[in-house]
Amino acid sequence: MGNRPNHPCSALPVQPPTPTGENTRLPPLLSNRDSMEAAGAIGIPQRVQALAEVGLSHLPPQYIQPPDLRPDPHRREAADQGGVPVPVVDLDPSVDPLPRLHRACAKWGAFQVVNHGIPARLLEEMKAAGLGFFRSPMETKLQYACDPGAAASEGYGSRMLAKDDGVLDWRDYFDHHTLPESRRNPSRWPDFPHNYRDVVVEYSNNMKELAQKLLRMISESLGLPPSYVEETVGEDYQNITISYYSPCPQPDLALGLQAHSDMGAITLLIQDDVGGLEVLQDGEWIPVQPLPGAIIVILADQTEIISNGLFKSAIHRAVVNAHRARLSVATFYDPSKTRRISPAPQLVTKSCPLKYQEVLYGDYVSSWYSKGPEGKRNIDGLLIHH
Ligand SMILES: O=C(O)CCC(=O)C(=O)O
Ligand SMILES: [Fe+2]
Repeated sequence: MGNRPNHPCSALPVQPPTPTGENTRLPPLLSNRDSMEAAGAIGIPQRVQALAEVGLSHLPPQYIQPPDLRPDPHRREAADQGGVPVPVVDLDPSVDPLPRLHRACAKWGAFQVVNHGIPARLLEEMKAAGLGFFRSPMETKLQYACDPGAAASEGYGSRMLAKDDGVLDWRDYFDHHTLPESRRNPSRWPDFPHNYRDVVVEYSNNMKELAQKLLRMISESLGLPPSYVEETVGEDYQNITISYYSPCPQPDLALGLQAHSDMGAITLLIQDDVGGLEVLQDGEWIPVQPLPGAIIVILADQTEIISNGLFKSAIHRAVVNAHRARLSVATFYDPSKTRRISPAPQLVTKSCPLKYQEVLYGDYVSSWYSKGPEGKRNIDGLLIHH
């Protein structure tokens, strides 16, 4: 969202710094069901996984969504009965992907790609590395806790926004700063499973290449020079966020991740076979069915701005379930905070007048974190009313 990059994380009670310099809170508080419920009652945010593992029968109140935002309890059946699925785009050049890609970007802002050229082995290794971390003991994970006070903090957390009054997501995450290389410091990442750091580096480099290939195709399908979007966005600020959605005692009352559009340029996401990602299309939440080996592409707000609204960023959210934990890995390709983003002049015409004001990306990020996502409220704030 999002992630979005750099979530302030849970405000855990302060403990003496660990050898890694992070603040952590260790069991016994986390191991006792009564104290978990008491903590919930007084509003101290927890790592969701710790809450889930004590076997609560009811969702703590701070995770209960207002009725109009709750998932539709009949959604699985509805999906099984058909409906229009999120498009799949085959990147095999012999089938000319551009027409399908154009339709998917204009109508959905989200699609799955196959024949993308990233080895299936690497996708599996990335998910396995993430799972290895989330399956490790809580006290080990907390050694990698992100800084609760900082808005751009790398590491293990649970809360996306610093605001105390919002409903919390039923999600934990590990955020990595991966590009430019000056932000990449693998010593801040787990070193277990044994290949964790190597896999994240290889994954980061591969996702950068794929994102650039897609941005070139997106530029071309808008009739712009192939390098247009990439050059407008500038150097890739990449974050990789592994999200872990624990089984939820009352999944129909909660969201794994609230509805949002991503703030940067483009997001590449992989998920396991559990399912839970949904995209809003014509007022309906459409599940993104797990497709083995596919990579989900989500256009983000800066691409919508550059395209003058011809392509849209997708509103998406994650729902949870009572039985199976779900893991996803989102790779965000964002502009640097000093870039100014505005619609491509070639796309501003009589029939398609200038739709968005220019924005300094750093200001966009600050506003996103101070106001929260709430669907597309941030990009909507830049709309020009003719
Ligand atoms: O876990 C997912 O499927 C969605 C993650 C996401 O949208 C985000 O991190 O911005
Ligand atoms: Fe997202």
